[in-house]
Amino acid sequence: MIVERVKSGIPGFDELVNGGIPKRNIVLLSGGPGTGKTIFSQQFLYQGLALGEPGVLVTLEEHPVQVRREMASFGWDVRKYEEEGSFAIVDAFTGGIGEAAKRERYVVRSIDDIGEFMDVLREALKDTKAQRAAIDSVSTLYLTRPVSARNVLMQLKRVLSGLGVTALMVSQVSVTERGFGGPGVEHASDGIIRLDLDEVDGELVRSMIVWKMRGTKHDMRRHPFEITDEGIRVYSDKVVKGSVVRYE
Ligand SMILES: Nc1ncnc2c1ncn2[C@@H]1O[C@H](COP(=O)(O)OP(=O)(O)OP(=O)(O)O)[C@@H](O)[C@H]1O
Repeated sequence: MIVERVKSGIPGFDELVNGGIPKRNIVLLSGGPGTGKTIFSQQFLYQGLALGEPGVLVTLEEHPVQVRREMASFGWDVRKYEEEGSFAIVDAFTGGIGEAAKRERYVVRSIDDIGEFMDVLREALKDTKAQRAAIDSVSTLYLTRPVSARNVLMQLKRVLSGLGVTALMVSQVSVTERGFGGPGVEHASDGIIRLDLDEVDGELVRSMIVWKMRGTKHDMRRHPFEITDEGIRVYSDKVVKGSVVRYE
């Protein structure tokens, strides 16, 4: 059977997943602070827009105004797509408080009300006819109630993959944590991409590994990547072994 795939458009990444993320997969994008999760998910959405695939970004940790500014700093100006209706930001950050929040079209007033969250998300996905989505971060949704993590992820999965959307769930882990965000979400997700930042000889080195990806074979090695003014570039032809980057 031919696997329908979504091309991330992130240079070097699609090679790691045999050409793209299988359609409708809900993928955990996991990593410690500053590892590049937000930039990866924004780039994934913007590349989709450039390919004519609408998208929705749910922001729980940053103001929507800040998100647009940050994306524009990489040359990913989403305003045009918002105006034509193929891109939407769901504001789950401001709680509807403040002047800028009043101008947002999709606002979640309380993230403790998961029913409201799903309703606003569903509306944005339907309005844009989204094919891609990113939730940044899904951890924020269950921070105060870790026991409901799996339930929240399963509800998200039903809404997103029910509408044919391929999605990245940003999952925050602490610097020393080996896992990806807890057993509930790790097993419920269709894929796990782990981003890392390690100090090697006094220098921070970025690397990523695809830990799991349902529906496809995938690369099993750790690869270095860079963040530049153009976003993320993955070096699929280089591997990190121990703490050393090797050229193949
Ligand atoms: N233009 C740029 N060039 C190079 N590196 C950059 C650039 N802009 C941001 N960065 C790097 O990206 C990092 C932030 O990445 P990002 O916000 O995606 O991290 P994150 O994994 O989402 O972190 P957190 O979980 O703390 O929000 C910065 O700490 C910086 O190292």
